[in-house]
Amino acid sequence: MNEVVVHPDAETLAEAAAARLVTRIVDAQQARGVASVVLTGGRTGIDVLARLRKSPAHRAVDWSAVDVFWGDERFLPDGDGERNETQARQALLDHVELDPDRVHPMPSSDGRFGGDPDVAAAHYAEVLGALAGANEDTPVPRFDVVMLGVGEEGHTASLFPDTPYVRETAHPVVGVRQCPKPPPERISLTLPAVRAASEVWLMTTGAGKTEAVARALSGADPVEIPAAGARGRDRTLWLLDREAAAGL
Ligand SMILES: O=C1O[C@H](COP(=O)(O)O)[C@@H](O)[C@H](O)[C@H]1O
Repeated sequence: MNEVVVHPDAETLAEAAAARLVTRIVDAQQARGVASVVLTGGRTGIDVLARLRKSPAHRAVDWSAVDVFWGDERFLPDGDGERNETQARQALLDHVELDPDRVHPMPSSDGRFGGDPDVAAAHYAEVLGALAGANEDTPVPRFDVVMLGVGEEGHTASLFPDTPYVRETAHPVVGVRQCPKPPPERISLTLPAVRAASEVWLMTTGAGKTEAVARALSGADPVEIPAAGARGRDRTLWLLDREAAAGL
């Protein structure tokens, strides 16, 4: 079942989501000693990280015991300012005491896999598979939380409507080509990999997202509105501002 929380505006949403993330991580660490978090790119996702950095509450987290993954990546050279990894590092990751061995960025286009996003995606699938543990359904870890954005046309991660990638069920990670939103090559978790998570949080703001949110929450086919197919095993939480929620 989808849970929906509507905040007055984008700033309040980002502050509240940052606080929620601290609680989720601390609770997971209390229960298991470690927490696993999947980050998203996009305005809201990066703003959440930036606000978390500024909040004294981030000191409640043992950052050395957080596994960090990404839900999608723009397949660009290492350090490119458009990479979700670069933005997340600037916003938060470079400012907390993470264990570098627990930070798992998706490969860059100038890395050891060359410029082929399929090869890079297969490598990321191997990384996830090696950490999957006893997760039997899907060869990825049972993430404590997957954070996702939602695009105007309903995309989530880098799964765009009516593409082979949103239909993918055999692989947890795909190389995306001819993406309608630049850059054209990306890497993305697939919907089955997202659904292995305990909690999935879809975070979006603004009037441009109203229609996609309304369609996703009224049971659209995920092939048409990929965000409709993102669900957590234990919880699916939509964090919206008033504008994005206006069509509900
Ligand atoms: O390109 C991307 O866009 C989506 C949505 O971003 P937003 O700025 O409209 O919130 C994001 O979820 C994804 O991670 C990113 O690669």
